[in-house]
Amino acid sequence: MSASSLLTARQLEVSIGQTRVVRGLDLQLEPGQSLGVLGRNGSGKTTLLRSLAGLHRPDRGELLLDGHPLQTLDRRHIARRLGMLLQHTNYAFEASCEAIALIGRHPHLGPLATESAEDHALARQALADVGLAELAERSCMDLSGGESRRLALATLLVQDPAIMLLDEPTNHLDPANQVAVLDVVIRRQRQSGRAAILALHDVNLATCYCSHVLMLHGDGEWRCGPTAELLNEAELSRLYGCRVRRVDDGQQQVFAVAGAR
Ligand SMILES: Nc1ncnc2c1ncn2[C@@H]1O[C@H](COP(=O)(O)OP(=O)(O)OP(=O)(O)O)[C@@H](O)[C@H]1O
Repeated sequence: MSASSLLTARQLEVSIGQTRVVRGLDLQLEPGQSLGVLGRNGSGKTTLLRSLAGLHRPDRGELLLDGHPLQTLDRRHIARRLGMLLQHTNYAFEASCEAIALIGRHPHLGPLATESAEDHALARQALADVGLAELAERSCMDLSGGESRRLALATLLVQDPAIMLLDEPTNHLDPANQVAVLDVVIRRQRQSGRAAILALHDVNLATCYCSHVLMLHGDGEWRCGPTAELLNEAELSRLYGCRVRRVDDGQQQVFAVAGAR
């Protein structure tokens, strides 16, 4: 294990129901890395992210956060180091968008402390970063799907963990907002000592934004490595079970679905 690793998995085995998610996963997440998790529907991307967050117990193996076994750390400490954007955003009660974003400060506040003016400023900044500055006073119940998604991301930005786990962060977003949101995530991840893991269905976004990728084959098999080495027609066609072609116009290469194998 390198001394700087933020998150380390050693010989990790994760399963859920009938699905073997990973067998013998060895992973080191280093500062500056953005790791894209790719795989078919049901291959276990969400379950793996939940395991890395300490929310789903692995069958075997070790998980270390900053070199310490994850299960020995208390949740408040974990929440200051690691935060997760869930796949679905549902708000169950009325609160302003600013109040929801402020929830991200909770792991950083003492038990009886209330949010300071500085905390409110952080929440307003995060809302601005995701393009929701105008909606700070709006109820979270009155947002569109894409706005709800961006509010959840703002809350994570306010939490400001060293490791961001993002489960399909571009769900519900139009193409311009997909790029805007990933720009915000990657800008934050590139700040010193930070890293991100993103479950994605869009291979081309992974090509643009991820330094590394982890492919889950849905039967415990996995492949992990630098994006430029691992993302190719053969690997992607096998991963998704359909023919994927690489198209290069001289400026950019994109992967396109070419139909059945
Ligand atoms: N609590 C549970 N009990 C049993 N099986 C479950 C449970 N939760 C999820 N599963 C199953 O485990 C498998 C992996 O689910 P998971 O949500 O991790 O996959 P995913 O790769 O994130 O899928 P998607 O791309 O569709 O979001 C799926 O087949 C799912 O139906």
